[in-house]
Amino acid sequence: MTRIAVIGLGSMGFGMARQVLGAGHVTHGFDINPDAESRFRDEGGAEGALPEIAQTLDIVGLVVLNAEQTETVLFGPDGIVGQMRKGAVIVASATVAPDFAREMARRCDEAGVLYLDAPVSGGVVGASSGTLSVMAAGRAEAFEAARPYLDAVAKRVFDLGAESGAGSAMKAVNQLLAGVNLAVMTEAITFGMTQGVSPEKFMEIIPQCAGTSWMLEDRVPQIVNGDYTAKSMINIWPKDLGIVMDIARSAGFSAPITAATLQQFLAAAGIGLGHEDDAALAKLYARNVGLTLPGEG
Ligand SMILES: NC(=O)C1=CN([C@@H]2O[C@H](COP(=O)(O)OP(=O)(O)OC[C@H]3O[C@@H](n4cnc5c(N)ncnc54)[C@H](O)[C@@H]3O)[C@@H](O)[C@H]2O)C=CC1
Ligand SMILES: O=C(O)C(=O)[C@@H](O)CO
Repeated sequence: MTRIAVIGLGSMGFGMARQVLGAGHVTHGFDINPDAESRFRDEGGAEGALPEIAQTLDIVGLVVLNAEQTETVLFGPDGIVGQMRKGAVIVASATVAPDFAREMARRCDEAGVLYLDAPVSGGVVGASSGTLSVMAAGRAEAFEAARPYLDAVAKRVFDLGAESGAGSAMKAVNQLLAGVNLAVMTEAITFGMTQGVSPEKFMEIIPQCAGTSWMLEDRVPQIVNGDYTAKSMINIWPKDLGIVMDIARSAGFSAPITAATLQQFLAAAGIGLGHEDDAALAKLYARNVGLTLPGEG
């Protein structure tokens, strides 16, 4: 039986951990938020504190928010890498810069622990149904060791080669598209309101037309229902589009549409929307022109 820990039981990690548990593996769930940990144990998650069980683990799935949290979990004062057995694998799924992924892989390698650079796409719906797309890169042994976990969380695993960083580069390409599509959806839905097109009509008609996108269809219901409980926070986007802009700059690549999108997310975070669902970007547009969105006022 494979012994797996999922670290980071937030919007994505909780659903992924449930899928791993549902696939029949001994599954531990860890988070700095004790409520998330006890919720997972209530669902059948295995008992045991991390330092005591680290040596028993075959796979650690890492679904924290960013590079800083990833590094803390792996190499911080209680870093897990130093406690794992040789040949066990880290599957690192936070969206991070390619250089950072390469560096984590190198340090894991030095410690004799395998590392898979494995960012994910498919949103909370994909995480909670085991249908994520994983953009993975790492040594063949890392893919092989990670297989039971990948089978549980993903519908598709794309093998981007032996060198970590290639998965994160692919994810940056996806985030450019996802961020721009999301922002332009909020621009279009609020523009429509100024022309007498209700959010309900937008949701009914645009998904059947050429202007649709996965992000549009996934996020429009939040606006129509006026429910901005975070499944993917506004605050994720300055991070992700910041990664895109940083690596574009170092490639001498001009990305004007991404740059404008990043400014919109920064402005939304600046007016206090950072912890709301990213569909709340519509509120920025609405406030600028005095529109009332569903569920407001
Ligand atoms: N939310 C989404 O739709 C998607 C998110 N992503 C990416 O996946 C990653 C996770 O995203 P979310 O789940 O939305 O973020 P989140 O903020 O909801 O979850 C992160 C979790 O990690 C926990 N955490 C932080 N530091 C920790 C530590 N030292 N030890 C244990 N737990 C710790 C937090 O308490 C939190 O529960 C991010 O990199 C994000 O960019 C990728 C695809 C979709
Ligand atoms: O699923 C993805 O890909 C995403 O990054 C979004 O859902 C935003 O976090």
